[in-house]
Amino acid sequence: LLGYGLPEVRSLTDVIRELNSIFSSDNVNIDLVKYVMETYKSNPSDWKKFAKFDRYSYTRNLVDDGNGKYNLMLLCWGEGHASGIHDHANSHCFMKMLQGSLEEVKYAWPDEKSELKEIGRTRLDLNDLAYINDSLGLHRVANVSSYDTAISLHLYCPPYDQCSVFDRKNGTRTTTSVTFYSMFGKRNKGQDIKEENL
Ligand SMILES: O=C(O)CCSS
Ligand SMILES: [Fe+2]
Repeated sequence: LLGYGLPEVRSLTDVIRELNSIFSSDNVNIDLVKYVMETYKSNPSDWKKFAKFDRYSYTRNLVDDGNGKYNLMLLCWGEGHASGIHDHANSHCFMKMLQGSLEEVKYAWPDEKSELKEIGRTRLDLNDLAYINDSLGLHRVANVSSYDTAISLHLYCPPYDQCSVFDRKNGTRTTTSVTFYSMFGKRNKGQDIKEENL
């Protein structure tokens, strides 16, 4: 432990160890979660075994299921891949850049069936950390590069397997299931893992 009881975070293993300890107590210190996600500096040898890409859509690769308290996953974005406009099912969402860049566009919740209002646009570069939850609005995340891939580390707490996606033009909301392309570095080719991404 460093002074002031702040944990050392020098590898993805350290991140997982600290998250496990933070979430083992009853009231989770979300600022400490932010500190751990912010302090980790991307090291490809930590996470390359989880980095699996798909030609047609970004992939969600589970790294740690946090004993049911959170999901930690690696998202791999091919050139031009983007999520839909989505919410976060009343959970916290931390998104940290491990490689390349992503663009996050934030939207206000639609108050009735109308065109979504853009309220922010941020470019995220290596080691940048973004945070969102439903009280802050919706967002769409995109790898806008046409020649570089991108990889981001996502923490969702509590974990969820469904969220809402929104139509930008008319604000209509649809529930969608989010699935994993791989889990713990393994992709069971035989198993039919539905590739429903946002
Ligand atoms: O597929 C998801 O979980 C959304 C990625 S942007 S937080
Ligand atoms: Fe998101």
